[in-house]
Amino acid sequence: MAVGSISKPGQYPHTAMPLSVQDNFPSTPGKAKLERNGYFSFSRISGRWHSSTSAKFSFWVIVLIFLLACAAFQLKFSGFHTIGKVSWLNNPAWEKNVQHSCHVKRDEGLVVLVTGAAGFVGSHVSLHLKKRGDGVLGIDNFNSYYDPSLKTARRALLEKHGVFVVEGDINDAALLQTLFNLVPFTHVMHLAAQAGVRYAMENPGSYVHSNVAGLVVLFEACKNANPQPAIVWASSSSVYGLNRKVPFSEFDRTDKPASLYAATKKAGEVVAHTYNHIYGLSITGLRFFTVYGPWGRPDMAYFSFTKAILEGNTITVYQGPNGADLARDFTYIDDVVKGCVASLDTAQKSTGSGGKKKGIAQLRIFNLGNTKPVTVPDMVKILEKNLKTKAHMNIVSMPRNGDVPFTHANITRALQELSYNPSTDLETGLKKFVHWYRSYYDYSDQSRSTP
Ligand SMILES: O=C(O)[C@H]1O[C@H](OP(=O)(O)OP(=O)(O)OC[C@H]2O[C@@H](n3ccc(=O)[nH]c3=O)[C@H](O)[C@@H]2O)[C@H](O)[C@@H](O)[C@H]1O
Repeated sequence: MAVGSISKPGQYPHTAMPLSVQDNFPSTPGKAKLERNGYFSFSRISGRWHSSTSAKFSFWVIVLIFLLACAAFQLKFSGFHTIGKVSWLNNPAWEKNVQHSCHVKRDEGLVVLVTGAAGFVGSHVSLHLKKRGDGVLGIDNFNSYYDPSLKTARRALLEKHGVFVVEGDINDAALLQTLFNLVPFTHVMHLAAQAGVRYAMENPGSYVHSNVAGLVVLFEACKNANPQPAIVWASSSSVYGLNRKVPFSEFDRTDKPASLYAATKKAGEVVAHTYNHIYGLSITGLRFFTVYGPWGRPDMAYFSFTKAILEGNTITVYQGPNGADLARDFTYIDDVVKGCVASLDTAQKSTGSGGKKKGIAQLRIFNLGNTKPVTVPDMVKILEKNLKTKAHMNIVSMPRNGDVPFTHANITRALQELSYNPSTDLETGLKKFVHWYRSYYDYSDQSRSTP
């Protein structure tokens, strides 16, 4: 299935909310003068008014304008919203889709709102939950950080399996409230975020908008909901920043983020503490370590390298100080999904109701890594083997763009509490990714056609 070309990071700039609104009205209202002797002067108009046909016509024009003004007023103050092309206020068909998607088909099944459901991890988790009989509703804003056609393709897959994805933003408090009024969610799997470490230098506002402001709007909705859901959300390995102690443990300090992305994820962890402390929300944060696999993110290195190698283009490989190779604890999507689902299954209930805390609630943080870091050049070698093509490499010193030299997860805690035990090595995982890539972009082993 060919679905158009993959974007480079930043090719689809995110349109963040403007910080100020331009005033388009004349700066000196009331300056327009009534022309007494002109064609449209009052006397001319009043003269015409006496003609009965014109009078009737004018009367109905005025009535029409009045009715339109009333309708506009009503819409403005009744909170009417339009998402994409679908209006969700008082839309019975839309409400039916929402409720049908949340239908539980197993005993003790969960009812989960998945944010970022058309994203990489969100689509995999949603499918897994739906397949085992949980009620699942997705929400995604389908932004253009990377090729949105991949997101719509993921949505099509989800809808084929009975998961409805609402097109909307987590910053839309009215939409979230409508969803919580319609459905008593037991859990929220919060995966909507502005991802990418290096793009934060191009569009810092989008990180604050999604990862901080959006998180707060979501927590507010959860805190006000009755029942309050338990929340599991995606933090990041990047919070370890310039940590030199390996492997990275949840007990290590995380106060030296190297990128704005990392800083907003760390801010999210701190905000989570506050909502747990004040309102009794049960919250579990998951620090993902460079998650990869089929249906992945085109902005990530393994994905963009695959595209470049197949097209015969040069890839840029960063190197650390003194020529040291960079390394990542690449973690396969199926392992991460298991960690997410185990977090949902072991989450205790939130203790608050009506926006008031009734007791101490669970607050957890887990590393979801693979514990076997691989250098970037070794990752490229695995791709070359699977693609049967040699990569053209340009090796450059790591620019000051928020990158960290290596990541390595200690997963003892996740193993103990979630039985999280990743089982896919990079060799196996990339083989599955390349297989998916070839089939999705219509690249047979022989074919060299451009996706
Ligand atoms: O674990 C996380 O929390 C994060 O993981 C991911 O970030 P990273 O680990 O930086 O992954 P990724 O971009 O694939 O770069 C991989 C390696 O390739 C190197 N790299 C990258 C690009 C390039 O052109 N050249 C290069 O050498 C690069 O220097 C790096 O060493 C997610 O994107 C992020 O959203 C977040 O979830």
